[in-house]
Amino acid sequence: MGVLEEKWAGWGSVMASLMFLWAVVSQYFSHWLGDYLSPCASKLLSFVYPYIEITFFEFAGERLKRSNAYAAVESYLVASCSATARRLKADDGRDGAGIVLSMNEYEEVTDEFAGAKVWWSSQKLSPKTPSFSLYPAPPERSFYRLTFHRRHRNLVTKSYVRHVLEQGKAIGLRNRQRKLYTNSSQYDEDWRKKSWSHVPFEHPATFDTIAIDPAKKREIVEDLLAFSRGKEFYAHVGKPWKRGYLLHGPPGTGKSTMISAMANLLDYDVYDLELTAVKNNSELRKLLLEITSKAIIVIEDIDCSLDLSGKRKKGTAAEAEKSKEEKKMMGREDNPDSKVTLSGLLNFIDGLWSACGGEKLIVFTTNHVKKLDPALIRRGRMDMHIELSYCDFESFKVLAKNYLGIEGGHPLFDEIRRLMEERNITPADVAEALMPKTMTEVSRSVEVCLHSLIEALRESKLKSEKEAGEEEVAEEEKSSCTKETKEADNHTASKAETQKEDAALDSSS
Ligand SMILES: Nc1ncnc2c1ncn2[C@@H]1O[C@H](COP(=O)(O)OP(=O)(O)OP(=O)(O)O)[C@@H](O)[C@H]1O
Ligand SMILES: [Mg+2]
Repeated sequence: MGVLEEKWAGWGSVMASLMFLWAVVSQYFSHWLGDYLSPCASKLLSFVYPYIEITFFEFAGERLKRSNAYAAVESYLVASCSATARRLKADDGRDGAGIVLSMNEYEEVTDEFAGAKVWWSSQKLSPKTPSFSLYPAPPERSFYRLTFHRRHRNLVTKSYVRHVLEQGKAIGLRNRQRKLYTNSSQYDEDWRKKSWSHVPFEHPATFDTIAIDPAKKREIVEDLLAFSRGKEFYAHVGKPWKRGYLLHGPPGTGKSTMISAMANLLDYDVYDLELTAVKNNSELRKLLLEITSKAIIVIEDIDCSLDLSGKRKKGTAAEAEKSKEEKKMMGREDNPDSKVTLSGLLNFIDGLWSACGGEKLIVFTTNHVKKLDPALIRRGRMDMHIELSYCDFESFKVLAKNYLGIEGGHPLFDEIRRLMEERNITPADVAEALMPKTMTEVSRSVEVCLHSLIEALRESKLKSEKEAGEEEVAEEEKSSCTKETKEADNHTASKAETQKEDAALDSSS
């Protein structure tokens, strides 16, 4: 054996002895070590590593909501990283125009601010879990880490971080692809139930294309714009920055179209909430918390989603099956155990939690406003009640302009006006009649379309007939409701009676 090998063998045994000694010492004197050695160790560390780190977690602490600071940093880095980062993530740009590049996980970029150099890295923290567990592992925690030299401490903590948050927020708003969300029953890759799934919001309706009374349209647009500019006002009067709209009227009068026009006017996201798929009030609250600012929360056909006692409304079996299939395709099936109550919904609209997130509209639509509980739609909850009704001549002119390009008038307009005064036709039916049937002979197509509208008007019911029919339907629904309630009451009473008898039998035996 050479001298060198002998030396190495000697070192090896010395190292092994030292490690054994360290293990014994740290086991028996860990308190002493912690108290006296840690400060020395941190001094030594700061001497050899003079850098400071700030961490921005996506979900900080016990918070249920995504951190705004994390979102702002993410957007800020989108703008600053694409030139230097090597591994980038690509996402759809606003309105499908191009792509937006952002920093991938475990990537690092540098930034400079007032002569100071800083480093950003994107990382994930895996939670400690037992090697075998029946429960799904808790999700990883994403975060951004900002590192800088300690001599820039004041500059970074006082100015740079503020600059990043402000810039990031502005960039986020600029790049934001508006989204249409739906509450889903799907699971993410960590087997956590996803609250919302989304697609890009692409509905083209605007207040220019919507056909309603011009004065009413102006009033709605002014109200919406005043709301969106009203941050200080709401803070001043001590109200959460939110507003409720109830859109009611017969089918095909433009309620859903108006929601899209609202979203396009204010540049808001749309959260289409399917109440029947929500398990209970606390799930409803969780959904609310995940809604970001600048959002319209929509509950369509509110009368069909929930009745006063929170029971589901019954339709025909075929209707129920059809809607079940549709919801399944969209990944949001009805939950038969849903226990969302009216009080849960009222809390959702204007309870303490409703102020979270800020700047949001809540819109209910219904075909039967009279069926709704007055508490649900009282002013303050549903601040503005908008009735959308059958098409009148003024609204028709808007549709004629949109669909056929008729600006002034047309020889057939007088006939159409006369028929519209005595008959009810929905804007949806008018729109359908005015759809050009051939794109080649446009001038003939105008005649054809107007004649087809006249035909549709002649076939539609007279106003008086329609009103009588509606009253009849309402009466029928009311009596079937009473019957259902009575049957339910009888069923409950007989069940209670049986339980009583069973209990009496048990106690006697
Ligand atoms: N006021 C309107 N202005 C312009 N188009 C309209 C209007 N009302 C209805 N339409 C047209 O009719 C179609 C159906 O309208 P929409 O879905 O908005 O009706 P709705 O009131 O939501 O009906 P439902 O109560 O059945 O949900 C739309 O695609 C739109 O083209
Ligand atoms: Mg609708």
